[in-house]
Amino acid sequence: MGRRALPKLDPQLNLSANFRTLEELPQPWNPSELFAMDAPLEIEVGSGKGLFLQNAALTCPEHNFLGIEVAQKYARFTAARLAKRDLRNALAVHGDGLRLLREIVPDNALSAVHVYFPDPWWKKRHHKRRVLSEPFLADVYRTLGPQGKLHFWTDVKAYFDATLELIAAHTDFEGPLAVPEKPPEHDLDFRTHFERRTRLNEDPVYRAEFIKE
Ligand SMILES: C[S@@+](CC[C@H](N)C(=O)[O-])C[C@H]1O[C@@H](n2cnc3c(N)ncnc32)[C@H](O)[C@@H]1O
Repeated sequence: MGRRALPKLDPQLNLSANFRTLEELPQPWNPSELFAMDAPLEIEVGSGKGLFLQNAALTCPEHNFLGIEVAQKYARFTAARLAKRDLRNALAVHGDGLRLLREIVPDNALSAVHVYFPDPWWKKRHHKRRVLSEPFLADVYRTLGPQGKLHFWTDVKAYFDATLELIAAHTDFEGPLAVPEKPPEHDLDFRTHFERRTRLNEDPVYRAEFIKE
């Protein structure tokens, strides 16, 4: 992200309940080792500074949330904001979200996958670096349980349209279902930091939700 420097983390903060690397995740997969309670699991790929994880964990305490982020400093920053609030149903993981789904998460294990404002990789020759590719979407479909949801938001219309075409051509998802925009009730009442930035700039946000039948 082209972004401001992050504030320094409090070295006294204990991140042990809220931070793992991809390599530290249990194999074979066992989320009971990661969270305080067994609950439906939602994964966010590219969790950035963790606003979604924080808000989701607070407003939906009956679910567990795992955010995976390839930039270590963002993953640790997210873990710190979760630890400060003592959120035991949310975990920040440092690593590649594509590998997490491809190599670690088994079939039908998730209740939702969230991808918000993925890096657009504008040049055509770089499109293969996009997170939302055909193999990743196949893994999303495979790892979601029945009625599991994929949430995808972006500010890049061309990426949005191309992804909707991929989903229609290569998966059996029901959708896209429309997602209404809601007015924020306070300064951090946005799905993610990138949604906040886009909305404050008065640029459009494209949102879609898909359900595995
Ligand atoms: C444009 S930012 C959006 C962050 C956040 N979702 C938001 O909306 O504020 C995209 C994020 O995805 C992360 N990312 C890119 N590829 C990834 C991957 N394969 N696995 C995990 N994170 C990834 C980047 O490091 C970056 O933090």
